[in-house]
Amino acid sequence: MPVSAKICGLSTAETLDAAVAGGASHVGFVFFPPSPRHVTIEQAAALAQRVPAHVGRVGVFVDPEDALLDQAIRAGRLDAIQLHRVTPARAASIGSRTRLPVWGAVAVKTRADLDGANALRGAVQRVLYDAKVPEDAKLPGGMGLRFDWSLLQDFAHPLPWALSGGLDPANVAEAVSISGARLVDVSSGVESASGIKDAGKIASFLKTVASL
Ligand SMILES: O=C(O)c1ccccc1N[C@@H]1O[C@H](COP(=O)(O)O)[C@@H](O)[C@H]1O
Repeated sequence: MPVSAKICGLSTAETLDAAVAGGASHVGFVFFPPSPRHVTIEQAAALAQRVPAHVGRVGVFVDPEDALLDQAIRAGRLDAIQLHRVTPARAASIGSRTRLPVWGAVAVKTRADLDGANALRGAVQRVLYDAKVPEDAKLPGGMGLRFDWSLLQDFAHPLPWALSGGLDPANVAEAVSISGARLVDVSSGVESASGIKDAGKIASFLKTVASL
């Protein structure tokens, strides 16, 4: 089965176009002001227009309020909502209210953390395994941190899932081989500086993924 890729944290037309041209299955827009990848509602509206119908638009949120979700969904023409730092009940409520598929991030450092995926059964449509960040970190993701991919090997995944956290063009093949992921998600690993996406790195990442 082929491997698909989501390029997350896009905020310019040039790098969005690189993701689409390289064959990304999904693109991600971050609606979280502390992030260096944050997009305004206006930016999201302009970027969304460039995305062809076969590419999914995913909005990334951290414990969002309904008003932000509604604005972002409309402007960004979102196809899915990626949630960080929400309870399963809140994730389910967002999914019911917006009628969009919800991706729930699960922060992983140890095997026990995978229980977070079981807790999301019935609440979200996809689990996104990401690396656990330090308690005092400003962001719950987008930090370039990875976890032990072998933790996923014998796990009975309760839901469709994707792998993220510290992926880049040089390690994505190994990450897929070890974890068995069929959807990978990258942000800082295709940047030249924090929050600055690099079209060449995006192309390189997607070329490798297409070869798997
Ligand atoms: O990228 C961000 O700034 C961000 C902000 C808030 C929540 C999630 C965010 N990014 C997500 O984090 C993972 C991993 O990123 P990285 O590849 O390790 O840099 C990625 O899935 C993004 O969707």
